[in-house]
Amino acid sequence: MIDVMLDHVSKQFGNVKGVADVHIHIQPGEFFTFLGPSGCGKTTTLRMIAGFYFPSDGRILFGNQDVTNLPPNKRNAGMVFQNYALFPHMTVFENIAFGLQVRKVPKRELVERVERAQKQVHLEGFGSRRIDQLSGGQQQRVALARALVIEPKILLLDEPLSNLDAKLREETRLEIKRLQQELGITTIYVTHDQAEAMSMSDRIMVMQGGVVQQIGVPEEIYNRPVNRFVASFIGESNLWEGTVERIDGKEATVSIAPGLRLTGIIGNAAPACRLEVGGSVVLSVRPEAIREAMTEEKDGPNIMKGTVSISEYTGISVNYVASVGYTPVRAMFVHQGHRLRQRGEELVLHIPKESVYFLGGER
Ligand SMILES: Nc1ncnc2c1ncn2[C@@H]1O[C@H](COP(=O)(O)OP(=O)(O)OP(=O)(O)O)[C@@H](O)[C@H]1O
Repeated sequence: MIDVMLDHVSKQFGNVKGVADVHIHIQPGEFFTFLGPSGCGKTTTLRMIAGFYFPSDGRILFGNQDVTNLPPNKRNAGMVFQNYALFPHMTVFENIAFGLQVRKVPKRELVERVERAQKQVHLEGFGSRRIDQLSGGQQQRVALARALVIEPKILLLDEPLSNLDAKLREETRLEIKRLQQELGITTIYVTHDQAEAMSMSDRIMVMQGGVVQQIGVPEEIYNRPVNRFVASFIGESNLWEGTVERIDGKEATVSIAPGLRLTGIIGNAAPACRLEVGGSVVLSVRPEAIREAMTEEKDGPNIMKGTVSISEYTGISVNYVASVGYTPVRAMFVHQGHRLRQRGEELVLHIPKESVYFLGGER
């Protein structure tokens, strides 16, 4: 197991900024994910780790070894590409064996290693099949076996599930996680799918516009987003702009609209958020944190009367958009026994103080 260090790495493509000043230390055996929308710089960062791009600035280290200027075949990193990049006219066995042949591994050892890799990805008995005779999911597993057969120190995966349908994607997600844990291999995973990132990763790096926004464990990224971008990109969030009206001991009250104010705990503020009376701030509240008010608590702080404008029953939950004055509030209830409201009906909501999160007003 080996650690990977990106030491203030940047990549410039002519005038275009690919990524700027990425500084991360990925731990041995860690499952680390680069997450962000299209064009945010995640593939560029991965390609620099693989050796397909060289950084314009900064260093890349695998353990103590500086690999910044090494070509891909000298880095001992296995890579799975989004489109798998398999050789369609060759068999499964030949595809998996390719990296070993290049490395001139003796025949007997080669056969043993290819068979072991086939077993790891549950493709025993598929050795003589041609790639174009396989399903998308099976091709994905060949690509994974081909990366693993060289016994890499690091596994790099670039959106490996994006060509699979929803059900297969979920199965393969579990499969990759199982393999990674079994082999204990340091893994770097690129995706734009936040659910995938949340469920698989030890830590996530969220990127936008070539710049790292936040690095943290999934719970941290979800519950303590550092800015508006992270709060809206990961899961759903109500984001309201307001003005700090009062600061009272451990609590701050923010006015969002005439007659609509919310109180939250000051400790629930992003590091860059300065709370001062009269200052502007963005509040983030997750829909699932909002409750229906009890009949006896129809009035009081953080309790608001809304009128349902959208009501969706999904089987698992009931999702609402309710208008509180002119402010739309998204709420999600998963508990049994909730009486479904239709459009136009009244719904009294309670936003617990603990679930109000303060983000900097400037973002
Ligand atoms: N070879 C290149 N030449 C010029 N610009 C590039 C090149 N590769 C990437 N870029 C630019 O660098 C930025 C980051 O691109 P990158 O491919 O890393 O994004 P991404 O987050 O992986 O997006 P996607 O999910 O669409 O692959 C983009 O603005 C992109 O246009």
